[in-house]
Amino acid sequence: MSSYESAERYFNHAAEVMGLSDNMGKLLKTPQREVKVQIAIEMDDGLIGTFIGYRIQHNKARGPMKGGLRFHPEVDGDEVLALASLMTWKTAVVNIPYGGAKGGISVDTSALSHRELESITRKFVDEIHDIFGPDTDIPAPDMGTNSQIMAWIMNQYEKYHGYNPACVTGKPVELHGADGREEATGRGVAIVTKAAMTKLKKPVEGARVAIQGFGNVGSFAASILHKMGAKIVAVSDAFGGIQNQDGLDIPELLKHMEKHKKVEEFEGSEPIDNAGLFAADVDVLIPAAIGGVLTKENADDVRAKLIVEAANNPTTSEADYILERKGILVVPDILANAGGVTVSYFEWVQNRQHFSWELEEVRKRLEKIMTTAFDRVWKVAEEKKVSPRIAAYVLGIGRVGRATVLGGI
Ligand SMILES: NC(=O)C1=CN([C@@H]2O[C@H](COP(=O)(O)OP(=O)(O)OC[C@H]3O[C@@H](n4cnc5c(N)ncnc54)[C@H](OP(=O)(O)O)[C@@H]3O)[C@@H](O)[C@H]2O)C=CC1
Ligand SMILES: O=C(O)CCC(=O)C(=O)O
Repeated sequence: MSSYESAERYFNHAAEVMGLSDNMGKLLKTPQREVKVQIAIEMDDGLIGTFIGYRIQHNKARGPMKGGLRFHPEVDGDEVLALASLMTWKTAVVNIPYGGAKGGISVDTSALSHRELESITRKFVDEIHDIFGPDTDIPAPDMGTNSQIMAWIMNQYEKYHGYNPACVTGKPVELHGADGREEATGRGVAIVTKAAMTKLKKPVEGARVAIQGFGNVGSFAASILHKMGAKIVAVSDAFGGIQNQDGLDIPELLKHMEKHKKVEEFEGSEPIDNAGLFAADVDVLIPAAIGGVLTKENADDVRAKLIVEAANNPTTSEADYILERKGILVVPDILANAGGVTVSYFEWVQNRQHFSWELEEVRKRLEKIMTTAFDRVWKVAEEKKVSPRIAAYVLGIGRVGRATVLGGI
């Protein structure tokens, strides 16, 4: 099943629950614009490297389109379309004034030098600068991209349109990035994990947690949950995984990561593969890496009582059905990982006002938005007798649909 097919199935299920007309369903599913560009650069060895870049603008009914850029070898049009559509529903679920978009480049960044990465990024901006900007479509980091890449984007954009930090978010704090954006997605994941544990009548203190992915989102989620008193018993990255049944020492693991760039061989841990991590005897499972990892083949093995989708689209719709039948609570991506885009919104607001907020202000506002969205999704789930995922879609589609009707096409 393709990434988009899975996302579309959730949409269709929610549309049925809401009694959405076919015409409105078709309008809301159809992307505004899909752009695919050639990115050719001179590689360090003097040869030409040719890559493909994408930006898909899904929906603008509620405001400028918003969504990250993914640099990963598996990026393709189908995946970017699925991720762009998720952004439309995500910004609506947390009720921030944006539509949805996503982009990326099909590239293995680990095979690039710093100069090649910068060249690819700048060339991508050369190709798409006229379709993004502070009032139209605002990119941000996602898998394989970071604040340095956002700084290059801002600088290259300036060459065409003049200085405007609000054209991209997730920038370094020294270049008008928001304090708290880097940790925001992981912090949001921790906030909703706590809220969901409360619904399960269990404290987060002492909860056993396994996390797939230890990049930006996975590492901050681990660190913040660890500070909340949870026991992180297993984590993994693309090289492999580690476990310690008594709980991994997360501050020490972060130091180990700085030095070795992978979790493997962390002192006091034993190896675990992804299959073992998904089947681990834990309270909470947090996929925080790539999409499509929970499938009909492994969903039955899951022993966690709660899954918090830090990654985008980690669960195929077939697996989702199995997890629901097993009584496992799933906090869906479009709610669980919305902390990142929420603080991106704060960054954009600060850039437009030329005024920065204190970190505590950012954290306080993020907590309010995440818990409000969680409660709202929970309420819809109870009222409509559907899973939190379908409830989140009902909420998001409802808000985008109403904006479309009010604003006109
Ligand atoms: N950054 C953000 O603000 C947001 C991100 N997300 C989503 O969160 C997820 C992670 O993004 P982010 O943390 O930014 O990305 P990063 O690139 O910072 O980290 C990705 C992590 O996933 C690991 N990984 C990749 N493939 C596998 C695999 N097969 N098995 C185990 N681990 C793997 C990587 O390992 P290695 O380092 O070894 O390659 C790395 O630890 C994505 O789905 C993204 O869309 C959602 C909302 C916002
Ligand atoms: O911060 C943003 O604007 C978007 C983050 C993103 O790509 C996501 O939420 O999946």
